[in-house]
Amino acid sequence: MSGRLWLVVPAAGQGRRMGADCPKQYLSLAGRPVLARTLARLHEAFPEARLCLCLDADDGHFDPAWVPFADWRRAPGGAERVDSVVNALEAIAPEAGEDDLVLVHDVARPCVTVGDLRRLVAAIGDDPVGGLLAAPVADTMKRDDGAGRVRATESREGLWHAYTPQGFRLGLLCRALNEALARGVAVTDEASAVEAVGLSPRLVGGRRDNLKITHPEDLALAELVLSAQELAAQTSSATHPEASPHGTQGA
Ligand SMILES: Nc1ccn([C@@H]2O[C@H](COP(=O)(O)OP(=O)(O)OP(=O)(O)O)[C@@H](O)[C@H]2O)c(=O)n1
Ligand SMILES: C[C@](O)(CO)[C@H](O)COP(=O)(O)O
Repeated sequence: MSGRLWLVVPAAGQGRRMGADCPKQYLSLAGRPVLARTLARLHEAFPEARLCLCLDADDGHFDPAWVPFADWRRAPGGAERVDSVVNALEAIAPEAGEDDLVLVHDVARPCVTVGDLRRLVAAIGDDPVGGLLAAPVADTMKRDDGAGRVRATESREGLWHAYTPQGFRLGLLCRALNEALARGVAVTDEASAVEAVGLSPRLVGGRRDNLKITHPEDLALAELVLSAQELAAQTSSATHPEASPHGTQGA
């Protein structure tokens, strides 16, 4: 992989769907804030990466002690997630090169594994477009009629859940975001902006436990996921002593 690796972590959301008394990235997850856990996973995978953390200008919860990276900076959050990401890219642009790889990862996804993170970079590191962690849809998909009833069953053939990180070269990502936003494209993730300029990001199969903490029940689910991942890592290191606790494939 040519160029440097940058991590952009949008963490300026308010967590409205969570309905907690603080933004969800500051809720306790197995004894540590969600934000601290997410940054710890990213640091375990990429300790030398440079981090840009998008934080709400009025964020009264953030503690720099939760950032394990030596080289990090913050950028102001924007009205929407995409605006926070644009602010982060503007913040790193003076120090970064057009060819540097930028991984954008939701702070609300603390269960992403080191194995998936490293496989994503291995898969897209030399890809001319870039790509994202994703998983094929396994449930039947229904479209509603607007009144709480089924209007149609949609084919799930070729449908994927888009996760994060999503990784693209800085120059391409900046151009795609600027063009997509100028055209009024609904940019819900970085890949949608890249698609809007006619390119096809690579889908990199990832673990389905890379959940985004969004609704109240997701916090307990994330705790269970982390426990299961820890148990699997301990079992793996017991049977394969050379395996590191979290660096093993898929864990
Ligand atoms: N203006 C925003 C909105 C969201 N995010 C971040 O983007 C990620 C995904 O967004 P989402 O899950 O929607 O988080 P919230 O916007 O906080 O949730 P809600 O929509 O329920 O308020 C989160 O890590 C969130 O912190 C951000 O940095 N800036
Ligand atoms: C970026 C993302 O996590 C990919 O699935 C998702 O689009 C974020 O959506 P949200 O409504 O901003 O949480």
